[in-house]
Amino acid sequence: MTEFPCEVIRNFSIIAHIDHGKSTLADRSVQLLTGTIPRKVFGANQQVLDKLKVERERGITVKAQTASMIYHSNRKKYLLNLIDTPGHVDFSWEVSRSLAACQGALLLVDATQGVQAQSISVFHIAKERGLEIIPVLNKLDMPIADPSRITAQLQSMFGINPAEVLQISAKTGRGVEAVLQAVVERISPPSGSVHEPLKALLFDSQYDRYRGVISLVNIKGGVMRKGDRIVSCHTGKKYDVTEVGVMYPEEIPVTHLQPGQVGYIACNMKESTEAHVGDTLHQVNAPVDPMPGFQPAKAMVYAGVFPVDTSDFIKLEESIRRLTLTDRSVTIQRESSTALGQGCRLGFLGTLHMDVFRQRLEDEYDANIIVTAPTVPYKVIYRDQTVIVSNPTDFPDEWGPASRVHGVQEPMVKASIVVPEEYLGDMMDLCFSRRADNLDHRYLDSGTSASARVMLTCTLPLSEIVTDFFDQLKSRSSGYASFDYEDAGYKASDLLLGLRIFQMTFLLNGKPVDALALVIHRSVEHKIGRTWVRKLHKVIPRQLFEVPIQAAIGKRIVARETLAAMRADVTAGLYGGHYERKLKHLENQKESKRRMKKIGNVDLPQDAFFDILSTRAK
Ligand SMILES: Nc1nc2c(ncn2[C@@H]2O[C@H](COP(=O)(O)OP(=O)(O)OP(=O)(O)O)[C@@H](O)[C@H]2O)c(=O)[nH]1
Repeated sequence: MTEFPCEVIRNFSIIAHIDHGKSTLADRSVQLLTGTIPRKVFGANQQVLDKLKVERERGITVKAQTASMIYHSNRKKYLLNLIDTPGHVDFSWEVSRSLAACQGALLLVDATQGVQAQSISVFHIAKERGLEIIPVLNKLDMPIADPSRITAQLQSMFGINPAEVLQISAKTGRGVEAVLQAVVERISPPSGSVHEPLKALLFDSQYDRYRGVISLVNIKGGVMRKGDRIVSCHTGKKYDVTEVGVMYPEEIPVTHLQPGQVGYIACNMKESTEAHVGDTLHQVNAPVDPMPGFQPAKAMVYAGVFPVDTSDFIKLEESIRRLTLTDRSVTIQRESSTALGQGCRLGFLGTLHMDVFRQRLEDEYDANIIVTAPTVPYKVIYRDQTVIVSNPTDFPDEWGPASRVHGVQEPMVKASIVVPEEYLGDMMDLCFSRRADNLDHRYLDSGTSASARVMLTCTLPLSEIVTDFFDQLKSRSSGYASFDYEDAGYKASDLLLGLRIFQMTFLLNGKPVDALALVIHRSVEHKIGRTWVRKLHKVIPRQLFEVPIQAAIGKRIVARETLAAMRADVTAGLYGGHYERKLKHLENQKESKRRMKKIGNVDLPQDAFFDILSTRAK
């Protein structure tokens, strides 16, 4: 397994828009052609590389996985290291990280859909890294596949030579052999020699309950052996390598890893923070220059995560730390709320990322949690300093000429939307309703056909896309639009007209509920205020007294509903003879009382928080 000189190693990745078939192609290559995994072990429809429960349930890849395969060609034995990457825009950080271990990439495009927003962004990431790109059209088994039109798109968008485009069906296996052959022929082998000092790139890590941190490494030079004593360039800490192995695609221990190889190591790293992604590892007494590493992931969306049972905080915090080891892009900070107790404020790359993290905490760590509404990081400029505010409760509630606040800047993104021409008008309306600027468009197909696709670009405030933008985009385009965005820095809110971004608080019986605070743009204050006040009115149980529910900006009340008083007699309406039912009702009431949160003097059941916060995220 380990006797592979560099020239027979190929490190490659599959990059594509979401759902274009990366995982299916990866599995097909692993299962059918190389015999790496006996088919009978896995169900016919189960994807081998999508290992997480959340991935199997949602049919998406959120975590890049690695698989090594042996491929025979021209009487030679090749070692192909395939790194499967996620397709959704929220996980593009995983994509660029995986590509650092590769020399080539398969650009997979669904031949029934053509080039989509994410195909464009991943193509550019791979191109910038100087990777050899092999264009592959997938889903050729479907009658609506249109390979000649999509090949023309690839040519006009990326300057790809049509003769180089491969056509396959990952589902049936047709053409997959030719893809592996192209990997061997077109992608160059990694460089590096066994005679150089050890230089290994740590590009991913995960946590194992028994062995501690397991790091995925790409050997750039030298040899990594079990028993080696290594040093981390980032921390200077020393470790003994207790195990080295390859992902085949399950872990298989080997005696050593050679230049070009991708594999895992265990070295008694106990803390998640020790495995620094992008770190360079070398032998003790044989220092090397550290590699440039990776751009740190930039959190775009923040939310508070609180345990339902406040006494579970320590356990929750530990679970979060463990999980961030397999998802290094999440940032963590402690936070406390009067309504929800002690919790953590986490930073995510997007709302899908946030949702997936929540589900993983629930699935893999059995956590029972409440997640507050997503917020983007604002820059608040005071006379003397600038502060990034990622929690609505920290947003200044003072404004006006005498205020210390000099200005507020909000994060912007450059958005690209690919859509059939007939939906262009709807997409423009949607973008304008979300404060779009610099709107532009271009045709992806040469000549205008009935199904011509258009790429629309514009700048949008990030806060406008973290709520229901994606749902709106899909529903207004009958599901045809695809969307991608990249960071476009900060932009000042309109100062001539006064500050336009505010903190909105919700008051129950005159008391603010900190966990429900929002930062909003002035143009939507009435709409949002009214919507959420109505929602709160619906979910808060009536109390023994009248409760005003208000949305406020500073001291100004923007919306109000009043919850009428009620005498809580849960047994009313149950007539004599129903003794058992009566008892059950009283017991239920006792149970739900136990789970009540007291906000001011208003009892709020946990479920009400769940209801409000889950609907708000949509
Ligand atoms: N008909 C047909 N369907 C395919 C083919 N390849 C993939 N699919 C289907 O397309 C859907 C998406 O495939 P995946 O392999 O999960 O796509 P992916 O690109 O890995 O998606 P993400 O991991 O979410 O980025 C699944 O329902 C597959 O069964 C193909 O060649 N033909």
